[in-house]
Amino acid sequence: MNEREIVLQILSAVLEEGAYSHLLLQAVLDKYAYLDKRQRAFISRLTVGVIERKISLDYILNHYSRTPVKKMKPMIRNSLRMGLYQILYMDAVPDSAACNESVKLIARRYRPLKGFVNGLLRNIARHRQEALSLLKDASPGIRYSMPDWLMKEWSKRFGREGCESICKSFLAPRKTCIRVNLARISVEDLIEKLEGEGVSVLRSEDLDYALYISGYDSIKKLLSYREGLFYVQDLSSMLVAERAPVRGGSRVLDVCAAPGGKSLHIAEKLACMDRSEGRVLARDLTEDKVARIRENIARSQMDNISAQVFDARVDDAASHEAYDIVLADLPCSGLGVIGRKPEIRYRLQPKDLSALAGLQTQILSVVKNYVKAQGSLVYSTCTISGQENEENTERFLAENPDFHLISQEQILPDASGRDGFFISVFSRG
Ligand SMILES: C[S@@+](CC[C@H](N)C(=O)[O-])C[C@H]1O[C@@H](n2cnc3c(N)ncnc32)[C@H](O)[C@@H]1O
Repeated sequence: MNEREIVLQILSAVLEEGAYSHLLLQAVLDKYAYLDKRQRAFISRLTVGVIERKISLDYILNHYSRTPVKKMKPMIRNSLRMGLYQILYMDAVPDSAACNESVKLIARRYRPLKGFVNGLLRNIARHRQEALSLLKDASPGIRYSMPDWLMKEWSKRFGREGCESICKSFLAPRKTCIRVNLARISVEDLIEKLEGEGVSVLRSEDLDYALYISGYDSIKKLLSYREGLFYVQDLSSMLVAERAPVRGGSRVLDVCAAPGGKSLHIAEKLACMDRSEGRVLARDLTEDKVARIRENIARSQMDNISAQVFDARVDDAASHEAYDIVLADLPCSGLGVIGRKPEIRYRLQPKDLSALAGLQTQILSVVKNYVKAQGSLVYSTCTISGQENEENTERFLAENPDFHLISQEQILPDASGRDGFFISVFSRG
């Protein structure tokens, strides 16, 4: 398979069958490990680019085609989207190559449609500037490839400018952010090791143990990764463990922990403290999810953390008032991480936000019981919806007078490529 055939397969699975692009891309790049760095970068860029610009691309295609995109066969529309993305956004690909390769993609199955695909793409390539102006004059939802209901929701909540800057941030290039495992290595030593492995490293200005890395082929091939000396984690997500009042000896329960980023972060913090008897119990719903936590624990070589299958909706009487910190990093709509999971914007419907807010309320009402007197409950999501964040926080406080709010912050996705996150910290008693 060549690179474009791989992209077409991923796009069909994501845009037509509901698969997740980040998981599929990772699986494909692992499977075709022989591809070189340039080919891997091309596959990632074209896949993510088409998904994140789908509404904009369809708008242009609909303008120039007599057959609406919706009525096209999935393979035809996805090949056209790929060709158009290369014409509009990938300067290094000549227009003729973008057109020819899209035609080749469909030739075996839809020979009679070769002329249609070729003619449409070549026509748009000839009118590239006109097509870009059409987009410039289109509504913000079309320009930023964002469904109208989300644009309305965000304009109401963050104002028109706030909404546009959120949309822009999702299209900004993303850097890989890692958290140094301070229980195992110092920041300086890890930088030296990574640079020795040919990786470029930039220090974050916000957190001294957060680094941005680039120039590597595959993270999993790096020795420092395999040795568990760092964990790939967004800067906003690192703030959850920063806000949790972790002290030497703390007993911590993470009720929705897979794949284990925040649990491990807290375990590493505990290990760096004077008293070493602090422990983390990381739970999640299924065996598969817990297996992922265990893999990460094993790689990190931390021995103050264990993992267990447990449904957070079910009351666990043995855990009542047993923990200094309960972390509830709950399933959410994920609107803050659209920059990394671009298809989220097309999957969600307004009713999903209320359903998720209901699930979060339900889980909080169970897991609050595990907090000791004077202990803390940390509630976090990777979303920017008011229902799931501030409204849930308010409801929790109204229903649980024995808890009070220590802090609450809505972190918005920004131009540096940071995810959107929400964190509120409650104290009991
Ligand atoms: C936002 S993710 C957690 C991310 C994790 N805290 C980290 O930092 O790596 C939410 C997790 O909740 C889990 N989950 C969903 N419903 C659950 C339930 N009823 N009980 C326990 N875990 C659940 C999902 O499997 C998912 O892994």
